Amino acid sequence: MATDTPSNDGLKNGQQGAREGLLGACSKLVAELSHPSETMLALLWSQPTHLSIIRTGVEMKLFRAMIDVEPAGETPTEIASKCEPQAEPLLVGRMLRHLAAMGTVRGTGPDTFAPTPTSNAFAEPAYEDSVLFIVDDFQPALNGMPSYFRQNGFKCPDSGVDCQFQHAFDCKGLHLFEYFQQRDPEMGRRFASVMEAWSKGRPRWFDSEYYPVKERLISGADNSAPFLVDVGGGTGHDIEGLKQAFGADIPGKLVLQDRHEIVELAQLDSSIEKMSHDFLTEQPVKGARAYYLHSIIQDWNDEVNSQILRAIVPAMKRGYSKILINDFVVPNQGAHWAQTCLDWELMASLGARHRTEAGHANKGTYVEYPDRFGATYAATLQAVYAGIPDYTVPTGVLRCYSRITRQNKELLVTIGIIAAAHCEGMLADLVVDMAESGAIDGLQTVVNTGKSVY
Ligand SMILES: C[S@@+](CC[C@H](N)C(=O)[O-])C[C@H]1O[C@@H](n2cnc3c(N)ncnc32)[C@H](O)[C@@H]1O
Repeated sequence: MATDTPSNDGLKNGQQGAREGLLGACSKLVAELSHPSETMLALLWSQPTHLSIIRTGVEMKLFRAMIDVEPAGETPTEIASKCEPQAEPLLVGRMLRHLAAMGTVRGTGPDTFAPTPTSNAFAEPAYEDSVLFIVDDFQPALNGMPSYFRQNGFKCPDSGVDCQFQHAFDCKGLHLFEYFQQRDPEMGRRFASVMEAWSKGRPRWFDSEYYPVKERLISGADNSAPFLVDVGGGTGHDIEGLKQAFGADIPGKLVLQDRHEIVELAQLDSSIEKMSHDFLTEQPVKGARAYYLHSIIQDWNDEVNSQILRAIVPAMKRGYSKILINDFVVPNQGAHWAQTCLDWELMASLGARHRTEAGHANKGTYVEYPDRFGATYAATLQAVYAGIPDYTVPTGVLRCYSRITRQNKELLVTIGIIAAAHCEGMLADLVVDMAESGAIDGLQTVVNTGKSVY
């Protein structure tokens, strides 16, 4: 039976997206079945207490203490004796009972508990750091929302130096990334860990269904040129993953760039070059096959993003180098919670936002004042002014008599189609589809050389 509902078969066969589809269906089912008061209690009681226990558990190494517990489970007394510092068994028992109720550990019998893949993950440094960052360093910015908005007239911040983070930490004028360096390097280190933990369990950018690295980058690459520069690549989980996935097939040098204090923390395969670089200044690695920016454009407003991208342009080799931007584009309807909550977090920490499909269209905004073409606005230059792709499609020939040359003439008739910024591929596909489906009367796919086009 053909159906759009995610099925178990896809999950068994490892079909991409099947697991996520089933998870989404389960969440909808829970939302549908829950009484509003149950939803409220989950939101206000079970989840905050769950997080509070996880935060405390990280502090006393509870999850590390559980790693070697056999599937049959151990008592709170046994587990408490392995915590650091050792904890009261009564306390550990109360924590484990709520963790079991929330599915983070497993209750295996009366007062016995065993670990799960989730509790084992919370014993890993990247997860521990993530919990510490979110609860200790980020939660204050969320808590300060009401007073921030009261002071700022319920408008979205559009600056990374005057948003909820600065409001909560009383540091107006100091960007989050500067704050890490100048006031709290440990917070910066934890943030880099969050980025690493976030990449786990998600499709990686170099998976063939995500981005065809072989076809688009390796094929045609020059062995003597740098292959890929991970611009603002954090501590390098993306570039390290690329190296592991393609090994010796990578034809040139790999370079990880970030702020000095972040690059210093990266522990990478020795073949990957680490380089401190401020991406607001000219890109020093020239002629690379690709300049990769993951979760960078989302962090800044359009003005700074223009500066980041312009700084790469002089390094690019015409017809060879590519800029790869890996960011969410939030659908205008039915966005996933992972996108919508991150959008809120981007606002709170960086005064930034996730671009929606509509936002990417840059409707009615010109990236630059069009003085290069004179002050007069010309409709035919719309695409150039707005920095958006356009395509001119021949649709037919108009035969007429010229009273000036006194000859019969054939004039080519065309239509111009423009699309939203960054939609070059979509526009090219659209034109091909239109040609193949006969959507536009007279659209020709083959033109002649010589005096007449058809
Ligand atoms: C959201 S993180 C993304 C990290 C990594 N690309 C990833 O996806 O995990 C943004 C990164 O930009 C870096 N960054 C911020 N300002 C920078 C600057 N001026 N020059 C270079 N890197 C910068 C931060 O240190 C941080 O690692």
